[in-house]
Amino acid sequence: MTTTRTEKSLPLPPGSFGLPVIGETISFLRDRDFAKKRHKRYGSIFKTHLFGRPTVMMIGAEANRFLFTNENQHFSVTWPHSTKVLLGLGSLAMQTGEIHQKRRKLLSQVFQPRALAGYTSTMESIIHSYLQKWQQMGTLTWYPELRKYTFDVACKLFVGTDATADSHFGELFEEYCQGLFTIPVQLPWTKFGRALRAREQLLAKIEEIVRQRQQQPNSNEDALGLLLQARDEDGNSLSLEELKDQVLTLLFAGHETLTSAIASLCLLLAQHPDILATARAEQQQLGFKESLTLEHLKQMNYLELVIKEALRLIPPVGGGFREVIKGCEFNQYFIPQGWSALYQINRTHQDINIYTEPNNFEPQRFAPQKAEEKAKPYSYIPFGGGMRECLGKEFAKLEMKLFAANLIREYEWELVPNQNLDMIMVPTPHPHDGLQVKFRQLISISQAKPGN
Ligand code: HEM
Repeated sequence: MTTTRTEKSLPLPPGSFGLPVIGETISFLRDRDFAKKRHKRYGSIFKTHLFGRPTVMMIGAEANRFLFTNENQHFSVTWPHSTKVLLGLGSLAMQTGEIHQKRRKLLSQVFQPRALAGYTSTMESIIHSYLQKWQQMGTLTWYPELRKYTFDVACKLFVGTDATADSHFGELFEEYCQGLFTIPVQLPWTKFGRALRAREQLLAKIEEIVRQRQQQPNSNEDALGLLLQARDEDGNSLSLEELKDQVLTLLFAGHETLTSAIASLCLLLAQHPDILATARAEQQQLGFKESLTLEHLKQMNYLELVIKEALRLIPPVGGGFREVIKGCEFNQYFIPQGWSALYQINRTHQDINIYTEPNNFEPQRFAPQKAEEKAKPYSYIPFGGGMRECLGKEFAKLEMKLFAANLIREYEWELVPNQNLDMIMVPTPHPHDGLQVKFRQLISISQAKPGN
């Protein structure tokens, strides 16, 4: 496929490239309404200049469809330079073409239904220990605690280690995540410089874990066990360098986005007591106790809608970058080869042509009789779409549901007054003051327990 003369004669999308070199990168990183303002001004496709490249932002279900179905024809994955360097060339999120397909197939073993079923009891016991800890704390800043919880789960299930035994590991990850979307100035005091140093230390720790595991008998109990045994279609195992990048990606992707998703869910439930009450009534009606299975979780229909709506209203990932590998036409505009393209999850989920009153938290919009997201394909994309759709989607949904079911069944929480709940959007949305709550066991439950 080549770019035709007619395509080249089409106009470029409207918009501004901003300042020389840095373009509009600073506003993109700092202004949470960056896309909204330009969407209003220029429409659903516009040009800008981000992370050193001319970029076209494409908004809406139709644009998502165009981008996801033209993967590897017009578009190929790319990330800002800071993200590329910090993820590493061996990360699935960076790989393209045949190698991407092979590695995706290999890594997807970690997220097969049978593997997921095996994760639930470990997840649940970590959930219980945190719920009890927070009850004892009484008043807490929840976001950093939720981060510790999701990181514990990721470490246990992906590499078989106990994160609580090494708090430095978690701190390094925090430093690492802070540098992912930054201007890549490598100095000891810049976010990028510090993140790069954290990456080196994280890789050294991962190598230590891998070498220890290589001395032990094979195990299928966690992702690392599967990766160490895995052979691709040509019978090759992963090189140590690639293995380290892949494990780093799983640990990062497996907790950063989930922390944001769970924190948003807890915030929205605290702000909507009627919805929390309905979700709690469902739990009471189902009457399940400990050791929830995938079958139990499937029956929690209302909770499913609540989680789906939280991921629509505050999607942890705002969008995804692609490189235009072959110029093309979209909506009567020419998109030149060499530009970046950015699809928009946030703006798609706010589209008034798809969602009625999109700013409202309204789980029933996804009930089968309404199913607003079904009006057009690619209207609901918290996990992206097409051949690069999130690999951990089912794992993420499982962890969110298991956590929420245990939380709302036995505990209650209220927001501490006078805190700043404005969202910081980078690297993933989280409340400015870290979500301060008063946390306690539900009165009916504590009264039912002997000795209370
Ligand atoms: C609520 C939680 C999560 C959300 C919202 C989320 C969202 C996304 C999105 C939007 C993409 C596509 C990016 C693109 O189009 O370039 C993606 C890719 C990916 N996600 Fe997730 N994710 C979540 C949790 C997880 C978890 C738990 C894992 C597992 C460890 C994971 C692993 C990955 C990987 C490896 C990719 C790259 C896939 C590829 O390029 O083929 N994610 N995620």
